[in-house]
Amino acid sequence: MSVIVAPSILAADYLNLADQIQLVEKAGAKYLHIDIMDGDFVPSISYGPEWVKQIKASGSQLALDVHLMVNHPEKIVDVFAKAGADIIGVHVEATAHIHRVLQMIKNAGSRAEVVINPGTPVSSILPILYMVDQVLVMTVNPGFGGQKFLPQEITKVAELNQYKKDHDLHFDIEIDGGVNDKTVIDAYKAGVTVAVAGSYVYDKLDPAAKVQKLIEVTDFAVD
Ligand SMILES: O=C(CO)[C@H](O)[C@H](O)COP(=O)(O)O
Repeated sequence: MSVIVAPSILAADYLNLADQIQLVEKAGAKYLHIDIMDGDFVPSISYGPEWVKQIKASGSQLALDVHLMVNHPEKIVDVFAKAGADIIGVHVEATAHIHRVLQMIKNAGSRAEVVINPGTPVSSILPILYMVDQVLVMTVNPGFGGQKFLPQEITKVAELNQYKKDHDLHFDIEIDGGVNDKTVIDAYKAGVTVAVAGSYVYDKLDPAAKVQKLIEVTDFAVD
């Protein structure tokens, strides 16, 4: 068993995106993480649904893991589902209607993910955990790649993992931010099943080797 690797294209070379995606897919990644930033919920602005549509049409078999860092996600989840997002993540901090928006994602045929920022406790999402396919625990404050992993967030992973066991739930637990071959190990031991990695994978040296390394270190991570 090993972690599912989700390279984040935020750190990729956009002028060679097709190659960059193929490289990580061949190396064993199963998801491709696509960060949508609105310049409001987070300071940065990234890309929109057309990117998801074109990546989907490129023939890649990677599950498109779309992380909406936007306010009022209920206004746009249908557009991203139509564009081909397999998983859609919405921040609990970004909407007053988290139950409704998760339901909208499921109705549109995508997998529903709830995301929590470092300042948000697990208790804030307990009422909707029964309906999610994945929980994303941010291990940095969202908005920028290349930040330092916050190890305190691992306790949230352990808390979610225990909740899954106690309530016979089967959602995946994902982390995002500052993930590398060192930081992923304790998180994996605590119950992480999916690891997003941007700058660690796409540092321009060898993305395929980085994906393989994340798989390898978690495969050997035993208590
Ligand atoms: O959500 C994000 C930042 O808000 C990203 O997924 C980001 O790409 C993670 O980058 P890195 O692995 O370099 O920390």
